Amino acid sequence: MFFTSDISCLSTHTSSESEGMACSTNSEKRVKFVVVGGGIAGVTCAEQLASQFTSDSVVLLTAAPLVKTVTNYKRVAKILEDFDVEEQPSTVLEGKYPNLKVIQSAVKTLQAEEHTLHTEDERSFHYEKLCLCSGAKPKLLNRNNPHVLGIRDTDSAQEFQKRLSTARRIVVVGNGGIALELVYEVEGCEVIWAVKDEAIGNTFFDAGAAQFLIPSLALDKPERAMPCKRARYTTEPVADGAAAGMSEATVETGSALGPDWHEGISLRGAEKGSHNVTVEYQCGIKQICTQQEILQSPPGGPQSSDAGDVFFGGTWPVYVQLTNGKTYGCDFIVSATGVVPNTEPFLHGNNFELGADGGLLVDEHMHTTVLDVFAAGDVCSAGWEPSPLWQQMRLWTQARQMGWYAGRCIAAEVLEEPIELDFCFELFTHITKFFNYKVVLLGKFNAQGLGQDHELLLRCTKGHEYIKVVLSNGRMMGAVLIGQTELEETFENLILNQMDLSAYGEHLLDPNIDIEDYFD
Ligand SMILES: Cc1cc2nc3c(=O)[nH]c(=O)nc-3n(C[C@H](O)[C@H](O)[C@H](O)COP(=O)(O)OP(=O)(O)OC[C@H]3O[C@@H](n4cnc5c(N)ncnc54)[C@H](O)[C@@H]3O)c2cc1C
Ligand SMILES: NC(=O)C1=CN([C@@H]2O[C@H](COP(=O)(O)OP(=O)(O)OC[C@H]3O[C@@H](n4cnc5c(N)ncnc54)[C@H](OP(=O)(O)O)[C@@H]3O)[C@@H](O)[C@H]2O)C=CC1
Repeated sequence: MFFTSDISCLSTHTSSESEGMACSTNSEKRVKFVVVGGGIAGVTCAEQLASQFTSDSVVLLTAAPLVKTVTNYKRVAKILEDFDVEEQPSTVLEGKYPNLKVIQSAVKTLQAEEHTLHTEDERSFHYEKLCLCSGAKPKLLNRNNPHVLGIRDTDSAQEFQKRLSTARRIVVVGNGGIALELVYEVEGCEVIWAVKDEAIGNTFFDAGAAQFLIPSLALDKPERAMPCKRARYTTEPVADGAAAGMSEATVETGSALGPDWHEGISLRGAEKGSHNVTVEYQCGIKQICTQQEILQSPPGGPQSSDAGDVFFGGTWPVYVQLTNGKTYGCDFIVSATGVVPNTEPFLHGNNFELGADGGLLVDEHMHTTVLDVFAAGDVCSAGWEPSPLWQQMRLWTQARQMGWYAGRCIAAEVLEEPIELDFCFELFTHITKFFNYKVVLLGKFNAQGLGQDHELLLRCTKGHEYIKVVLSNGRMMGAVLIGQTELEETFENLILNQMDLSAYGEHLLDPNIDIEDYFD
């Protein structure tokens, strides 16, 4: 149970907390396990520890007022999984695990050599084992410009919604998950979508899949067949100033949004109508400027695609000069340009090694390079030799899998038991929805790292399904399944068992062959 023998509470916060506890120093609580972060990785790790060590205390420290929990978990195939994520008050979690205590306070400093953490509200914790699950934050184009927004948590989503409601035109920059979701979900507002690449959705798709999806942007968004049964994320108004998008002044403390985050909120601009998206390919942002700066541009400067607005009276709060020479005035800019691991404030004074992407480097046991400190989810960089069919991507699924596995690794270390890298890291799997299509990604779905040493098989029925299989030496290495293909389980098996499929050639995707019966 929490606050019993193994947690020595010497905090001066409440007398009830202090009762019957031995002290280590005057203001320090001794806890067996501390997990930092109330996102999906931290919560899963804390649950794993709390259920495995029922007579030891687990403290979950989080900067956000609500915690994220996995609900409706479904195993779709051996590894492929699907689940919902809900924000819940910490009491729900504490109700499930009596030895788990959630404390809402951001960690201010970590003194790893002393095994001590200090929080913003002046509490101190001495841990035996620590797991850092502090997530990531948006890598914004410009953190100081109030016209540039990022979307990460419920506060920033709410700010986006508020600004959108009066907007006539926005510019979305980036070509990954958030941009794909936004350009499809936003209605009643012109969207200029600036992508660096030749095709949309480069973090998830190749040009073929992009070609399949892009017509959806020219159609009206279908009415949702069934309204969302319940809001999964809070949309309560927040205090003024607390939701300032993701500019520098913003308190970046919330957990990341996730599947269907936009279902509970209206993403409608000031105009009538549905989609109105213009994609500007192969360009980035040259400059973000005011109207005055635009007017002062030297002759022969940036060409304007909407010169009427820019140069003849129309005014916009902000102007975006693209590297393709066009300039757009808009209400605001969404920077959907990826994330950086949230390693602050843990790095200061500690010897964490970082991965190439700036995450806390972890080995195959989710151990960082610092004694007794583990990490999981968006904050970490997988430092082990990955399976040829797996790669790290900062997604819900991996946050859950890593949090769960980190909990098991911590337990194994405490119990001095051996543990092998979990099977879920054998194969990359992701199930999601883009442009109202179910999307399943398996293995090396974009032939990542395969160089020229691969061939592709494709099957596409416009408006219905897009199937791409990546083969190398006759073995299936990856697949993209868009639409209700029902092939995920069979393909997952074929990728995992690495069966030689050379003999089947293109028949592998022959719509007249029931491939499921064939291989099951
Ligand atoms: C808009 C959006 C849509 C997304 N959609 C999908 C999707 O459809 N599918 C998918 O798979 N993935 C999606 N993702 C990605 C997914 O949400 C993340 O990969 C995942 O949530 C990461 O979980 P995490 O627990 O590692 O981090 P987070 O959820 O970011 O949680 C980090 C936690 O750490 C806490 N914290 C941070 N610093 C401190 C500190 N100093 N002290 C104490 N606590 C701290 C925060 O309060 C938070 O509770 C989406 C992300 C965004 C932003
Ligand atoms: N349904 C899902 O699975 C969803 C998942 N997510 C996850 O949430 C996280 C945040 O999403 P998101 O921000 O979209 O991140 P992503 O990593 O998915 O995409 C970032 C995109 O921005 C591009 N980019 C980076 N820097 C610049 C720049 N300076 N100018 C122009 N383009 C740039 C990247 O290009 P390049 O790759 O060439 O650097 C990439 O196309 C990600 O981990 C993502 O996977 C988010 C929404 C939905």
